[in-house]
Amino acid sequence: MPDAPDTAAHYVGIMSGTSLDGVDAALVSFQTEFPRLIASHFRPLPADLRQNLAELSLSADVSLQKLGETDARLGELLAECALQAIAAAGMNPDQVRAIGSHGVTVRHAPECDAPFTLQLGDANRIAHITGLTTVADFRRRDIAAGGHGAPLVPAFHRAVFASPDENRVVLNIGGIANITILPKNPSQPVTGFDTGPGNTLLDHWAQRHLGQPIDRDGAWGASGQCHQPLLKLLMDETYFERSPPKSTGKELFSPAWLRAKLEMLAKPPAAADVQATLAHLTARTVAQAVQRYAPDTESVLVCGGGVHNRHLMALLAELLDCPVESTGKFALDPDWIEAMAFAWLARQTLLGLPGNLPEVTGAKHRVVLGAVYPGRLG
Ligand SMILES: Nc1ncnc2c1ncn2[C@@H]1O[C@H](COP(=O)(O)OP(=O)(O)OP(=O)(O)O)[C@@H](O)[C@H]1O
Ligand SMILES: CC(=O)N[C@H]1[C@@H]2OC[C@@H](O2)[C@@H](O)[C@@H]1O[C@H](C)C(=O)O
Repeated sequence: MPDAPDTAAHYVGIMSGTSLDGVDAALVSFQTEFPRLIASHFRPLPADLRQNLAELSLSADVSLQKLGETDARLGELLAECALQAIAAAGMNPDQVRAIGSHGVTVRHAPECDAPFTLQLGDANRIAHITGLTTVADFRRRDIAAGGHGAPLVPAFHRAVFASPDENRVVLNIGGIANITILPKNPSQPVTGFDTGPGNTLLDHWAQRHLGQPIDRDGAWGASGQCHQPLLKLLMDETYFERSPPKSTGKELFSPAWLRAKLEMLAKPPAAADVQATLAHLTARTVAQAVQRYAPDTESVLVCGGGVHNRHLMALLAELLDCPVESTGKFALDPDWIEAMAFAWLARQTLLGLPGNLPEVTGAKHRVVLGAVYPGRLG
């Protein structure tokens, strides 16, 4: 008879990122030193919820009623996704220690007068519906400690990808792209930051011109030509020149930002050429960040949905003079790394261990992240 699952070792991580494509829920085992993905569940966001989240993320004029209702509805959806991931593993909730839920970022303002970041997805509901202790609101403790509250996944990248044999960079291409720099010399700090847009502008342009949420495999972008004057205008953004620690979001790299750049051109490029140029923008800004801050990199491991964009991956391989490969190489599916990271972060919290890396976020010191919502008693 197989051993019963070790309840203390199983966590669910839930991520719903800036792309607003859907919810990723991963059931992760920490029974061995290397975390293992046991089962997963992906649920596309229902169109009306997605629309509300998009509006809340981009609009300056936000309805509190809409904010509250969206938080509640999203919390219910996140709870269902956690239960589905547990069922997909053939397990019961009482065999799971806890849930780590990131929520959806609707505002990220780590550098205003009173810095803040806001993720929706009511964790009270997740804890109530699943009966499981839920850790959420991971970013604000790091901000309270003087950091950006992002990126947080580098600590997990360090735990699973750092190697004494190779200087590695882990590149996550989500809506926004971020890198984690993992030196082979353990006395050197692990650093990392958001490089700028990942897929967000590519998705926006595909939706607008193809009526499709993504440019599948990057085929449309690959059919266009990079428009050099537009690329120059897009690269002319102070964020790319700033030194880390730094983090960004759709507040800056928005459709309005792209529109303003396009309006600076005397003649608009063909839509496919804009798509090609946006892919070059993502690839160039990533390559520039690696060359500036990790010139000794021997290998780039890619995760996040952008790994499926073949055009983007080909551009990265051209610009970086080392192998550029999916994290799948290490049996860690690139589509589930972020959700696994929030399972890992929840575990850190419940073990009373820090989750942030001050060298990454700029916090004054390491802190235990998150708020804990107790599960069912008894
Ligand atoms: N087959 C594909 N071809 C091209 N792009 C793809 C493909 N599959 C996924 N993507 C891209 O990946 C995106 C989803 O990636 P992911 O789930 O990593 O983003 P996220 O978690 O929302 O972002 P973030 O890391 O910024 O929070 C899609 O919006 C799309 O742009
Ligand atoms: C504020 C916020 O939600 N930031 C996200 C976003 O998506 C990618 C990048 O920008 C990263 O900084 C972060 O997500 C990952 C999970 C992180 O914190 O590492």
